[in-house]
Amino acid sequence: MREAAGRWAARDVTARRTQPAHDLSAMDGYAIRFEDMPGPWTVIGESAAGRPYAGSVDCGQATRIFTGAALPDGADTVLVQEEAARDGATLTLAGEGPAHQGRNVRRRGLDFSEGATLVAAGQRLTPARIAVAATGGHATLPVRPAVRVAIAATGDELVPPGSTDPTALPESNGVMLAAMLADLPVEIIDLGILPDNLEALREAFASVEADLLVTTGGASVGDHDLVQPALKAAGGSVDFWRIALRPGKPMMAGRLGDTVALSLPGNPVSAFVTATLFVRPLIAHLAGAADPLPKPIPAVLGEDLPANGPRIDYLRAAMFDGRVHAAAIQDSSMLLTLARSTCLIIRPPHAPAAAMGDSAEILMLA
Ligand SMILES: Nc1nc2c(c(=O)[nH]1)N[C@H]1C(S)=C(S)[C@@H](COP(=O)(O)OP(=O)(O)OC[C@H]3O[C@@H](n4cnc5c(N)ncnc54)[C@H](O)[C@@H]3O)O[C@H]1N2
Ligand code: MOO
Repeated sequence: MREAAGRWAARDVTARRTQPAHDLSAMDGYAIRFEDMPGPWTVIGESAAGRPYAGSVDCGQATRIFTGAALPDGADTVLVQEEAARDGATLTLAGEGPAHQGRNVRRRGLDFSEGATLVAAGQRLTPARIAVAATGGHATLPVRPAVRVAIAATGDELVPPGSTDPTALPESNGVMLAAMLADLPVEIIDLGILPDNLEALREAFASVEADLLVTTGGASVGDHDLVQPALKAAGGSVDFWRIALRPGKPMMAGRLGDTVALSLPGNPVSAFVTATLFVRPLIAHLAGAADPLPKPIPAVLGEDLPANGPRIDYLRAAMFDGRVHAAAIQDSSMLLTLARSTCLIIRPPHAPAAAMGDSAEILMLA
């Protein structure tokens, strides 16, 4: 169960027991019969959590009881100790007492009954769902295997992080993607930096053993954009290339044997947005999610926005003072702008100009 966090239930998880299994006290006090109100009572024993009272409570009798303890047979109500006075075995009311029968009692089955669906197939195994499954009598949870994701950066200009060489560019998409998938059930296969060379790319792709191959860079139309030709040369095929999305237009999806190939643009912000919209949902789908897509939520615009063109646009923005504020420059190379953003404002294709105070859909960023 400790390895189930963040995965998705592969089957329905049903309760193997009823919770609570008995009527339990919700408070520290005395178990009584409500019809005996307003007392007095004779205290005949004690019921503690894990150590129930063996006998039963008759007319005029009470037991000491503690939170989580089973209500003795015959008792139906708990008088809290703050409203009780005790003198030896004699108990008297020292306050208003319980207002109704069953007060301060958690009835058997209050939370759930045996056979109830605790987690439905395809639901995320959140902390609370893991806990409810444990309470329901489970020690393991059904999940799919981790998704094997091979990640490759492409580009002759790239060097591993750490370099300040003015003739090179630190490779950042690999660490960004790994961080974006850190909360998902993945096994990452790091293919590092691949050169802008058809044969080198073909060879690297042909030997990939993964459920998903994610590349960045080399996705567009330049002479050195070789990911698509290399995928085909390796025996793969293209499902779609270029989409009406900004940033992220040159994204490609294809197949290589049993591996799904997603070729993301090299611009870091384009890679981020396409990973948000395609890579993460696809991994969630492969991991068994019933509902893998990101969930836009409404927000109030902090500034006017111009009309949008034909591509759906995801504007880097920050949420403060209860409103969303788009960054002034929306260039898909600008990582510091992305790093300062807390959400993306979604501008549908051909959206008309929007005014400050209008509502817009956003995606919150983790
Ligand atoms: N004539 C056209 N040119 C371009 C078009 C187009 O439609 N016609 N599309 C533009 C769009 S939109 C994008 S986005 C870019 C992305 O194209 P590529 O996927 O081929 O990306 P690259 O050229 O390889 O790289 C773009 C940019 O990003 C830097 N980069 C690449 N990989 C990394 C990495 N792993 N870490 C950090 N930075 C990276 C790279 O150095 C470039 O500066 O194409 C437009 N061009
Ligand atoms: O769509 Mo590109 O992704 O403009 O940056």
